[in-house]
Amino acid sequence: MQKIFDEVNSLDKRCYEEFGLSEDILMEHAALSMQLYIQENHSDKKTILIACGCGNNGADGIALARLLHKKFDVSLYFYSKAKSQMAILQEKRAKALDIPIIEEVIDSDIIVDCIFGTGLNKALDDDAVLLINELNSLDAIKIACDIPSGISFDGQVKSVAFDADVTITMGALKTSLFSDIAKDFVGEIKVANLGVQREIYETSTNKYLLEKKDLKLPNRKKHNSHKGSYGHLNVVAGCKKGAGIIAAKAAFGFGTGIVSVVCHENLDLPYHIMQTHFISKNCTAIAIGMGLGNYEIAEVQKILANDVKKIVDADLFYDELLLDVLDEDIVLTPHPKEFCSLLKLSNIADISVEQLQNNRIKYVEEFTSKYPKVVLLLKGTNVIISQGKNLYINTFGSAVLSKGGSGDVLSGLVGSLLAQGYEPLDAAISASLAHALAGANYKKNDFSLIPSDLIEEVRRL
Ligand SMILES: NC(=O)C1=CN([C@@H]2O[C@H](COP(=O)(O)OP(=O)(O)OC[C@H]3O[C@@H](n4cnc5c(N)ncnc54)[C@H](OP(=O)(O)O)[C@@H]3O)[C@@H](O)[C@H]2O)[C@@H](O)CC1
Ligand SMILES: [K+]
Repeated sequence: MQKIFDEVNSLDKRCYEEFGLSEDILMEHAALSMQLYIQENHSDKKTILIACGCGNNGADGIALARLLHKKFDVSLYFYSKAKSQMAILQEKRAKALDIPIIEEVIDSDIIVDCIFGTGLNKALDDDAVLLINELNSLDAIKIACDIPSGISFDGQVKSVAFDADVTITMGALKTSLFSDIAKDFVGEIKVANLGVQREIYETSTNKYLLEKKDLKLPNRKKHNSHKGSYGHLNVVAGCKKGAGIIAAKAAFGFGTGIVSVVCHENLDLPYHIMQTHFISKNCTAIAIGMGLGNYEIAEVQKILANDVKKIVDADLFYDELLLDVLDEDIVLTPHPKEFCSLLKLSNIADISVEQLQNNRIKYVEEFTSKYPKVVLLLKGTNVIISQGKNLYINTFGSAVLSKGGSGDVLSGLVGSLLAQGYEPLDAAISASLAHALAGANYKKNDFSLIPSDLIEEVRRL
């Protein structure tokens, strides 16, 4: 996993104060990283337009223009007059080299957005909106310097943002790049080295970006084993039985030795999935909530009182019953609307889905600081997983997964790993990665995935 930071000003300051690196040195490295990226990936292109603002993001762009000048046909466009000391200095250097400055945006092979970086501190005015829309409308390779202009420090996009193919972010990953809203603007994210290796530049953090290598698939290294060695998951099926059956199938395909669906009515299940009317004595984990509907309260209470690991999903997020188990290390997997209900039930906040989506991390942190044992997995295009103070982001998901039944597969995967003995946080992380990567591996197209396809892809990981 890679570290993510809410802000990097303090990290830049540490470079000046502890390592004797000036702002000028850091900025040269920022510009050099963008130069190398462009030369290594787009040496066949000719024209580059660099749009600059008045602060140090703009200064990065002017420095980049100097580095690329003559190798490419570079033009500088100033959205506003240089204001920061570094922008004024970089402009002087650029002018000494006669780098072309243009008054109107022109078609170019590559556009580099250096209008606003981490200093965006107010709403975009009409001119900025016009400019960003104009840049977005051009058919060019689009590179954002540090962060696409228009995305604020907390990851919100109020009106518009630069629509980047790649964002070259300076020094370290920033939280703002990983909001759900930002996902459609940031493109591929690369980190520029600012003069020292990242491991030196970075300090400690509580936020991490998950990588493929963080997926820990179940394994069967011991041959002297039997089905009981790989756990017994009970999936509680309520009135919408399909949800529980999908979860059960996913769990079985992900390695659980025995999977039983708990249901009072007789179900038509695949032969390898068992049915039980009550929680099995030897079950090692319970999945409950998906499709639960109006289950009898006393029975749900009894199920939740079982001393085994649990994953809770869907309908239970609307029920106060859940409050009784929030002092346990259970896994909760709400989608945004369900999480709003949970926030309300737990007296943390009474907010709309939109308010949540604009502040996903804030509300996750409020919830997990009130209930530090719970592992919360907040669904979204960038899934957030958190326990206590630590927070992990899974960015591998895509719109392929935006389908009924995908969430039931996820619950089954979490339940499967819990039943096989994973700790709740590890189960949530690996299940979420398996789910998203399986979705990404589905190559037919981006609209036709059904739960059984997803389970098939999980089985191929
Ligand atoms: N520090 C370092 O060592 C390094 C820094 N680096 C680079 O610096 C960038 C941060 O630079 P920055 O702090 O100067 O902020 P930046 O984003 O350029 O803009 C601030 C200016 O914009 C203005 N403004 C804000 N919002 C506005 C709006 N809506 N509409 C209009 N104007 C608006 C704001 O106005 P003011 O607050 O002055 O009124 C201010 O003048 C960072 O992203 C990275 O690229 C790298 O080189 C690595 C080394
Ligand atoms: K930018």
